[in-house]
Amino acid sequence: MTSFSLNKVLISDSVDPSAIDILRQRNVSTDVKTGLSKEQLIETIRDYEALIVRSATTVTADVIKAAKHLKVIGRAGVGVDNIDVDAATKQGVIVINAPGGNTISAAELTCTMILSLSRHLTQADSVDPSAIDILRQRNVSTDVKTGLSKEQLIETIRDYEALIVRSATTVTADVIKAAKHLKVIGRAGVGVDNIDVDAATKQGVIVINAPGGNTISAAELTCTMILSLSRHLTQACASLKSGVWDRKSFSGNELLGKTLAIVGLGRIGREVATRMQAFGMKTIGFDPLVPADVSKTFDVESLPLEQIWPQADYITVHTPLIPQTKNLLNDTTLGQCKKGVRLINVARGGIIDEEALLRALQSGHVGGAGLDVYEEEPPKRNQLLSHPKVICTPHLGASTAEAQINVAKEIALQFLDLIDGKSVPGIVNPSVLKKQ
Ligand SMILES: O=C(O)[C@H](O)COP(=O)(O)O
Repeated sequence: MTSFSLNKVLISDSVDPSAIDILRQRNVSTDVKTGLSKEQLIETIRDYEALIVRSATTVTADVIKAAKHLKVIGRAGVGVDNIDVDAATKQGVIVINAPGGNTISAAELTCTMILSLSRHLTQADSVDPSAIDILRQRNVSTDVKTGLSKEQLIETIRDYEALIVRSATTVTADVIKAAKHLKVIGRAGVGVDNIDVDAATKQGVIVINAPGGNTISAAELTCTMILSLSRHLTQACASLKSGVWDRKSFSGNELLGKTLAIVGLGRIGREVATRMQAFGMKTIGFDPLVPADVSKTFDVESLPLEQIWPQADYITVHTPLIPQTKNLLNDTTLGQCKKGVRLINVARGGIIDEEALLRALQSGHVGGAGLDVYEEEPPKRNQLLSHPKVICTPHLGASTAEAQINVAKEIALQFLDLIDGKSVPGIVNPSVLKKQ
């Protein structure tokens, strides 16, 4: 292999400073001149022996011809379609690229796109028709009435023995009191915080949920958020759609080697862990109900919360909203986190204190947040949602075709099991059955 000396290198695109450091440490004089027009590049290149570019600089035959001293063109990246390699070859100029350096970033962005494309809104608060089919096949008369006001629900519910809801219908004590014939409320989903379970229990009404049906969808949306935060996907997309070609502002970080903290290691937390491990993330976590030897089986290192905060690059929460988890991420705990930490909440609004989050985003301590759920839904804190480092979706964790079929079937089949006197896995208030 021929060896040669290089005395003057021009870098004409924004290339990481580590290239300059390496060259300067070997006393190679290196200048950075970005944003040159073709004419300026032709003028500038005359004195240089080497040129380093990314894809923004087009190295045409004219440029190469003008570069009388040029020995090598280095492409800090893979594609050399912006370099006239034939012209370089004819002039004896070597062209080299960096074939492996951005493999992980490109692969991760592809996965981010795949995940982002998979998440569109299905119909809000409507339950998949498979539930109706299952019930009607057993001659259970089933009506669908969505979008009812509280008063309309109170009026309507009087005649019914069972009610199926998602999270948009709030089943208050008034509603339950009015429902004289009500025997069972089915939540086609997991969280029952929109149902007054105490009032239901007092009135002998069974509440059941569909604990497993939307696990994968919630986990996948969490992964979508993590990936989108790492690559500024939604912001870059909005910027380009507005007509701006800005590559600099949206440079991201690889997930490989970063630490993901998962607070809540139930069904969803575990699925998130195994998926993000595939990206080479280290997974740590906390769940008072999951012992360390159990979390080890899915490669999550169990740690106390005070050790989690300073280690995590990303924190995702997968707990219910209960007194112990309300405002778990607050001014104090956020203050213990690494600068630039990114937070994801696809679980329940209120686990992250929204005001504290906004303050931490404004100060730059928190580097980004992916939010699907809010203290109040629809959310009123527009300052938080409109913060440039926040990506947000309107409670879409379970809004996939698959999850909706799963939860609808899970609820309808549990209704049939109740009719048949069988036990059901999703019963939220088992004490009601004991009374009967
Ligand atoms: O608790 C749940 O199951 C999720 O938050 C999904 O709620 P949804 O059924 O209203 O989409």
